[in-house]
Amino acid sequence: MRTVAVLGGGIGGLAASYYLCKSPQVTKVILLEASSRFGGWLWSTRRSDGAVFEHGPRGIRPAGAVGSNTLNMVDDLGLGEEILPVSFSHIASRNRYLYVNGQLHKMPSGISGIVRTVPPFSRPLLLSIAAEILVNKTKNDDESVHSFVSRRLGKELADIAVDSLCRGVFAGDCRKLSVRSCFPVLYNAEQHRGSIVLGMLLGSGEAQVITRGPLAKRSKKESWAQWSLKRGMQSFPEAIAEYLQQSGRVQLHKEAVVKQIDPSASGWQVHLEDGVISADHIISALPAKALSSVLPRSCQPLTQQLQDISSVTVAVVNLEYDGSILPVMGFGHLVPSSEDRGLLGVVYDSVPFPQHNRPDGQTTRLTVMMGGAWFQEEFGVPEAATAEHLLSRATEAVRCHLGVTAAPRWSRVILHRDCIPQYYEGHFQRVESMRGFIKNNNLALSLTGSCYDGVSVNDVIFSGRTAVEELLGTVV
Ligand SMILES: Cc1cc2nc3c(=O)[nH]c(=O)nc-3n(C[C@H](O)[C@H](O)[C@H](O)COP(=O)(O)OP(=O)(O)OC[C@H]3O[C@@H](n4cnc5c(N)ncnc54)[C@H](O)[C@@H]3O)c2cc1C
Ligand SMILES: C=Cc1c2[nH]c(c1C)Cc1[nH]c(c(CCC(=O)O)c1C)Cc1[nH]c(c(C)c1CCC(=O)O)Cc1[nH]c(c(C)c1C=C)C2
Repeated sequence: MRTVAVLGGGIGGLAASYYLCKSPQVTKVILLEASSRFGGWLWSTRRSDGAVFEHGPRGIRPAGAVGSNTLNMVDDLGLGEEILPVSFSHIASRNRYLYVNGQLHKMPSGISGIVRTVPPFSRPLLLSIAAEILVNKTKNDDESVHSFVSRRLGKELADIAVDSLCRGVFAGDCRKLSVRSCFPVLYNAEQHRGSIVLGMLLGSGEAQVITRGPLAKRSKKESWAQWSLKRGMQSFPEAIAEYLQQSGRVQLHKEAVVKQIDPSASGWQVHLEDGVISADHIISALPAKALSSVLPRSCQPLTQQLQDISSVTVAVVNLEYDGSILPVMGFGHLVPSSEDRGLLGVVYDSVPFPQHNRPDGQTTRLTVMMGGAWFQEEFGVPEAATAEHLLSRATEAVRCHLGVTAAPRWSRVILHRDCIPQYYEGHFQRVESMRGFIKNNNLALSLTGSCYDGVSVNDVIFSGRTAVEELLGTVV
């Protein structure tokens, strides 16, 4: 393999370039990013007074093989000293809230949360859990998350808890999202053990094995629930870009919009605004719709299927208040769609990461997330949504949900257009079929990024690694 072009410089494209760069089989890597910054949704504002605000992900989970894989990379990049861990015993890990019937309710946790009736639920969770073991397994090869949980654990849990969870991870509608693709652990538990509960107790399906490096071992020993970085999440893509630059084997191009890709005798011609690049292989880490718009006509079935993967728009409003204004301490609260369709949830950023507050004086940082699958019906077309309107919806929610009447001392409103892909029912078949088309037509093309194999930062990095390993036929 001589030259590999990686399209898209979000965390997916950076991760794929990082793994390519580790292999002696690859002579040259060309990373092409349309915007003026690498990192995609990993985006932080670092204010001159030292405060840090996240516009995208704010915490990464160290759990599982994908979590260890990311920490191994963080270690290798020399970012270990920058880590801000949050342990499972921290109040931000123990307390998460739901805003239901105009009130905040702590999500049930621990034994007492399971055996007692905990509002907003009308009966002890233990009853649903015990009955779940006896529910028959479905013969369907996929179903919506709502249908799966209603069937196995009851409609109330699906309507409140799972509805909120899907808004807090996918900004999506659990009545449309696929259980098989969004929560493979739940799907596999039913398939292999006949029950979620038994799957959790006995394990289900073969787990990927990743050797834990020193940082991943530390995360286990210190029982981390999530982590961030001292100068914000954006330090992560910045460190990868720096590593790639230093390697001398990767050409990094910002403001390089891929316009068209055409097959050539030896691979591909990649057309940019101001020139053409030749590559033996392309790893696409572009959003699915962006890739569909640059593919040649000969790839029509693939183009169509890529277009069918939709994404939702989320308005992210960062707020900073004077003083310690929260009535409760925790990670944040989620709002089920039955309560308020447009308002997804509020993260209490100062609780897990007080290190990101401005160093002088007591302040509270919050992030309000709005829209998602309900963006259009609540706010109209994204072009028409004004920052003033979004800010006022966000501060109104903070007033109503948290009793904070003061105006924020600082705010920033950002509209993330099409930022989270939605894995609707049948997503797994679509992805299989797209990869089948690529294989059957001998296309020198790999698909990676958040549109296919998971939306979390860990999943996207792991997908970049898998794409490289499959291309090279070796473990990297
Ligand atoms: C608000 C929000 C909160 C989140 N919170 C979390 C969290 O707490 N934990 C977690 O694990 N995950 C979280 N995520 C998910 C995670 O951040 C994303 O799934 C992940 O960053 C996606 O990475 P990517 O590289 O696949 O895509 P992107 O970041 O979208 O990267 C794609 C890149 O391609 C570029 N591009 C597009 N078109 C072209 C073109 N024609 N030519 C060249 N380049 C092009 C874009 O500019 C972009 O940089 C969150 C996401 C959002 C939006
Ligand atoms: C309210 C909207 C959103 C909030 N975060 C996200 C959205 C759309 C995006 C997001 N959050 C998480 C992930 C990664 C999932 C993973 O597998 O690691 C993504 C893409 C993490 C997460 N956040 C919440 C939960 C339950 C999870 C799943 C993993 C975990 O248990 O830690 C809860 C939550 N998210 C938001 C709020 C306000 C909130 C409240 C409790 C914001």
